Amino acid sequence: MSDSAVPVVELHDAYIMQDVNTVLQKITFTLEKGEFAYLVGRTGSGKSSLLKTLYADLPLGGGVGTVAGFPLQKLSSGKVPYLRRKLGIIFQDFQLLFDRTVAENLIFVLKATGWSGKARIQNRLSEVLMRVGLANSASKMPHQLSGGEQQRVVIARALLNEPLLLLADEPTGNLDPEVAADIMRLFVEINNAGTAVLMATHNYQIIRQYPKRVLKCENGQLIDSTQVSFKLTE
Ligand SMILES: Nc1ncnc2c1ncn2[C@@H]1O[C@H](COP(=O)(O)OP(=O)(O)OP(=O)(O)O)[C@@H](O)[C@H]1O
Repeated sequence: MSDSAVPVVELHDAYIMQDVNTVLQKITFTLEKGEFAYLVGRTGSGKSSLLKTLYADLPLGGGVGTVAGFPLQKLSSGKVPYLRRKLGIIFQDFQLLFDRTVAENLIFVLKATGWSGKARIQNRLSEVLMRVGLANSASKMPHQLSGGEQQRVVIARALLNEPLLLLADEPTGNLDPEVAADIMRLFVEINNAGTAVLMATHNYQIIRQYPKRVLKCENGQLIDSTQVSFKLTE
């Protein structure tokens, strides 16, 4: 099988755990290269725990899982940074460093992930800022940007290493509806360019506006809109 045919995420009978507590059990799903899926479910149903398991912040409790070619059930801590370099991770609370400029925020990540050479770094910086529509904001401090612009910087940061997969946890959570729709359009653009996206959200308006595959955490299970039809309610 060629690399491009290998799914980005493959879970089989996987257990998602918080300590000794099982959050989701026997979940099986595949996310193909370049696919987009929403992850929904009530508060506390396990969306964040599932995303954390996919980026190896939580250990896989049982079953088998592969993300970007890395087997989760036998991932040593030394391999975790290599897995994370294949992923773009976006949280609801922006987690920008507020004591430095947009450019410095991005350069910090580039250097931490092994980039060197002033010109290479500068080029990559310009590329990602252009991509998220912030070409003129490199020298601004985060507090000089709106919430939506800050979220764009977070997305630019997640794109630095050309991830195979974007994992986003409530990326539109704190934004007003128009700004949320702008951010969603940006995700769609990124996805159209070939990056797979798994996006946890409570924003059903966005899902109705941009209908795509939906995975729902419910009663400890994961249900998949491509296999079972269900209503978009919490
Ligand atoms: N750090 C933690 N330690 C122990 N239990 C946790 C921790 N974080 C979450 N949990 C528990 O795990 C379960 C799943 O929580 P999780 O945060 O994955 O849900 P969620 O669907 O993402 O919720 P929300 O929509 O509110 O973000 C809940 O019962 C929660 O209380």
